[in-house]
Amino acid sequence: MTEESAVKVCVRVRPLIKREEADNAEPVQLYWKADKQAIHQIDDDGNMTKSFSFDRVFSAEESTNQLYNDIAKPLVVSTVEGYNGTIFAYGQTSSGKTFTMMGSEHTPGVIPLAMADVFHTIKNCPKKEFLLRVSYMEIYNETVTDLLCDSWKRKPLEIREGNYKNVYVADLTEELVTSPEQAAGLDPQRRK
Ligand SMILES: Nc1ncnc2c1ncn2[C@@H]1O[C@H](COP(=O)(O)OP(=O)(O)OP(=O)(O)O)[C@@H](O)[C@H]1O
Repeated sequence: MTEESAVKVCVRVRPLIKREEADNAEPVQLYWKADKQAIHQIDDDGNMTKSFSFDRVFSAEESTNQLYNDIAKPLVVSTVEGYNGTIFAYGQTSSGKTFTMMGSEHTPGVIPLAMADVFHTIKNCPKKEFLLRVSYMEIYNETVTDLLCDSWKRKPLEIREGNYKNVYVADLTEELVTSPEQAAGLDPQRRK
């Protein structure tokens, strides 16, 4: 029996954005090709020279909703059952982290979709009691900053280890939330 890994690594390919299309008026020669589980390096003659495998590769045509349903929703559902879970986006500047995680009003990202699902799941479990707290922090140049704190009060926060080997950010604001709208209202981008 094969055991599923606790960590999944997925890649999302994004389309060229306007700025890049303008930079490349000539047709672009692609040196890579993707399928659902790998990105292949291609040489000048079109031969595959190297392949990099992932749990899933999302093409530029696949929506944030598809991505959410495939990889994030199962994790969100299991957190409501009491398991710990983390979803994070990693990539160079302009690669699409904010687009994927926060999204926009018309194409919500993984975070608002997850919030909606958490509240929906809670509504369907009337016999259990839940307590939801939201924090937003930024890690930039190895400094942790509390994004729910007024900017004039912000100071670098410390990462500490608790008595039970749990790691936490000391003094990070945690806001209690009771509705998806209230949680969405805490989004630091909206509060700017
Ligand atoms: N899958 C996608 N489909 C269409 N447009 C996208 C996609 N992903 C990103 N974009 C667009 O690409 C641009 C850069 O994306 P985004 O701001 O999310 O990058 P980022 O990784 O958060 O960058 P930074 O680290 O600089 O904040 C934005 O204009 C965004 O709308």
